[in-house]
Amino acid sequence: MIHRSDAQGFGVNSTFDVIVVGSGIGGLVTATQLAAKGAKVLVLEKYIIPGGSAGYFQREEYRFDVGASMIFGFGQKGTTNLLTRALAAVGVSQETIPDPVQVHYHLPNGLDIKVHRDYRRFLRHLITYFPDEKKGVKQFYNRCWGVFNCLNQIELLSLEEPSYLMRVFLRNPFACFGLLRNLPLNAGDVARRYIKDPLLLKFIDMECYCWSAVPAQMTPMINAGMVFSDRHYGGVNYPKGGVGQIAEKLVKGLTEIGGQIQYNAKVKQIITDKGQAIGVELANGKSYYARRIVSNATRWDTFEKLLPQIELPVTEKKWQEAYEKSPSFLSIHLGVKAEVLPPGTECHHILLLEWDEMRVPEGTIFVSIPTLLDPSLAPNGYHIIHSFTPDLINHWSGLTDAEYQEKKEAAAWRILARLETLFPGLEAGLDYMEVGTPRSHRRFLGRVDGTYGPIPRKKLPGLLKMPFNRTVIPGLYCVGDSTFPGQGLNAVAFSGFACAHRIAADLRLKQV
Ligand SMILES: NC(=O)c1ccc[n+]([C@@H]2O[C@H](COP(=O)([O-])OP(=O)(O)OC[C@H]3O[C@@H](n4cnc5c(N)ncnc54)[C@H](O)[C@@H]3O)[C@@H](O)[C@H]2O)c1
Ligand SMILES: CC(C)=CCC/C(C)=C/C=C/C(C)=C/C=C/C(C)=C/C=C/C=C(C)/C=C/C=C(C)/C=C/C=C(\C)CCC=C(C)C
Repeated sequence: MIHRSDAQGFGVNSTFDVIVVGSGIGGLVTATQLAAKGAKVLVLEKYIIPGGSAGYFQREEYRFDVGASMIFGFGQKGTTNLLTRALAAVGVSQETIPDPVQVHYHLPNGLDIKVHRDYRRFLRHLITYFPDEKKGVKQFYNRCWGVFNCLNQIELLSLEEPSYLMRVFLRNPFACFGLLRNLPLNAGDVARRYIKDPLLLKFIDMECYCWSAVPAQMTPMINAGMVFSDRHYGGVNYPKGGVGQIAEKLVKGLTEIGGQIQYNAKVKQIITDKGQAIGVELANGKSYYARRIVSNATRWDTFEKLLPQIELPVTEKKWQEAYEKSPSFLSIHLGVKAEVLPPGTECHHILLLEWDEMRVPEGTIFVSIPTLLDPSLAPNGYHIIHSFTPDLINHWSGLTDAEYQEKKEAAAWRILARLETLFPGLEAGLDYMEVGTPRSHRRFLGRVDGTYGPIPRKKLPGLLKMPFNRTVIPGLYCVGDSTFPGQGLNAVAFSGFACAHRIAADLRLKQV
């Protein structure tokens, strides 16, 4: 059943306007935005619940977030509060709990720094470590505010849609110039204009690395501007009931306005006809057709696995020359007695012993303790600790089951020993432990090698090389962290808004 003949050339007689492969936040924002614009949408998710990296899992009385619990995008003002906006677009909302400190760093050279929600308090605290760099610190972080203020006053939609670009430029020419100026820049180069102290520059590397997976000189300035300012503006806010609530609420909103979602629906192949994407075939043999197909799988999975009939397009080869897969993570999810956490413990921590180990497996240790904000995720008297560290799939390949289990156990105890320095008595207070490896991330999230997402192979001009949502295959779009502007829930939500906007224009939907 193949039909092609609408204004744009694709399947008018298809059952759906749009099929979205994957229900990560990128996929769900695309789906809800399109459904809100009147499109007939089907989301196909291979797992049993929505959310992808922003999903959850329940063990005994603990509800664990799959990924980190540091959520941006829930502010109440401006235009960059994209999670709040995405939910509101389909008539739902999410209660959140403000996090007073974005992250507590425990770094080499005795740097024990808290990033307070209050901007001035954070700067004062940082400057006590670097009094000679007072001016440079202010100049750098104020420069980040410059980027954020430009973004936070414009409508955030598809940069592939000329009439939007024209509109936004006419309404906010200064903001557009500000963004254009920063698009090719990296945070580390900007920091070096204002800051000379090598230790402070290492700190800024860690400020970037802990969310971008690369040091500052490889982190786009636009993204740094977003993260380093929004944490003090909209703030970091934890969704009550767990991170999984965001996806659950988006699905509720989607289905209430007529969109559909199927779980256990693994897409095996994107069906093409004369080079155009026209539908999908599931692993169970069923096929569905639509006028447009959106892939929320990574670009590597989309082009190398879901399109076996098509040779890797030149544009994708070029993208792969510019970007590589970031490592995956080794995650340990713990249930611990409450007394293990000293009074005043913050929700998020970064631990590092040696600067040159920042990027190596078991170098940087990330910690989230969401029950400090929402105690309902654990039984009374207990907390959840989720700790993770970068790791590579090939460290976990070619093992027998017994070797795999043994290696997991050994790695978990090494991380516990590191955590014990922060939380003395942790091992004695353990109630539950579950260990996930890069293999778990690959299996449950359907992400090649369990990767956290694309990172530049070498220094690139900021965000300029990151692709938008359209692909060279007519009818096929990508959304999520392998599209502009990259990793992060608020970032993939932007990608979803942009993708839906571009498709709505292509399908000539009324409410573009
Ligand atoms: N700030 C935080 O603490 C935090 C927490 C969690 C996640 N995140 C961010 O979320 C981002 C990921 O979001 P995303 O939208 O790009 O994607 P995602 O990887 O989260 O979701 C992709 C979804 O597609 C599904 N899928 C993959 N292949 C499929 C197939 N063939 N058929 C059907 N379904 C398939 C997966 O099961 C998954 O649900 C990451 O960049 C991460 O930074 C951030
Ligand atoms: C008119 C003309 C011509 C032109 C103009 C231009 C323009 C308009 C431009 C525009 C642009 C734009 C719109 C852009 C946008 C952007 C965005 C939205 C961005 C965003 C971003 C975000 C981000 C990056 C975020 C991120 C976050 C993250 C990643 C997080 C993570 C976290 C974690 C991992 C955690 C960890 C830690 C611990 C645990 C401790």
